[in-house]
Amino acid sequence: MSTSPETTIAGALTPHHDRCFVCGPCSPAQVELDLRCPGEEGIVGDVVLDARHQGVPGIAHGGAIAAVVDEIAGSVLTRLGVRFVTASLTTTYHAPVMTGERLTCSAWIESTVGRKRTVVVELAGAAGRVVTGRALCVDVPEEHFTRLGLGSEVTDLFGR
Ligand SMILES: CCCCCCCCCCCCCC(=O)SCCNC(=O)CCNC(=O)[C@H](O)C(C)(C)COP(=O)(O)OP(=O)(O)OC[C@H]1O[C@@H](n2cnc3c(N)ncnc32)[C@H](O)[C@@H]1OP(=O)(O)O
Repeated sequence: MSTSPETTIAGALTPHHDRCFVCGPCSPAQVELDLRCPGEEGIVGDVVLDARHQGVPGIAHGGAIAAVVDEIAGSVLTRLGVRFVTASLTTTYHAPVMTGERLTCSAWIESTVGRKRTVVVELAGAAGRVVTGRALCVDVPEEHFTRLGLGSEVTDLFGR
């Protein structure tokens, strides 16, 4: 399999599986996400939230934005083959995100301490930064999922 960034993104980052409610094509709320890997670490891309994701009419729901932040942060780690879960997520809303507005995103690992990685996600519109998110992600063993009765449908997602 080719390891070029475009192939990596198309094959693994968006979507990571068909039924993911944020990125999956089977999701009625699928968010338009186009993520690219510019280098060894971190990702950049475009995001559009639409009328399915609004809270106040015309403005994207903060919870939907937080889900997108979680998705992008997770994509940074799954791309590197890190098996993790999100332990904590903070989202700072600097300005409203309008539905239909095309945002650019960039995300990178800010710090790694033991099993904990903090991933920063920035979203910007034409007028500048609109959201900064921080996901605290904790590395977990395969048993984290297998003890829940989950198998390769989950464990195979990491490192693809
Ligand atoms: C699921 C992913 C799918 C991926 C597919 C592709 C995805 C792409 C995108 C989708 C993305 C979707 C992603 C999703 O939606 S993941 C789904 C949502 N998240 C979860 O289900 C996680 C639920 N929580 C847990 O399972 C446990 O609590 C974990 C595993 C997190 C820790 O329990 P564990 O017993 O294993 O470890 P520990 O308690 O010794 O903690 C270890 C260290 O971490 C620190 N700590 C812990 N919690 C917090 C906290 N809240 N704030 C600050 N710190 C915290 C803690 O102090 C300690 O630090 P230190 O003492 O070592 O310094």
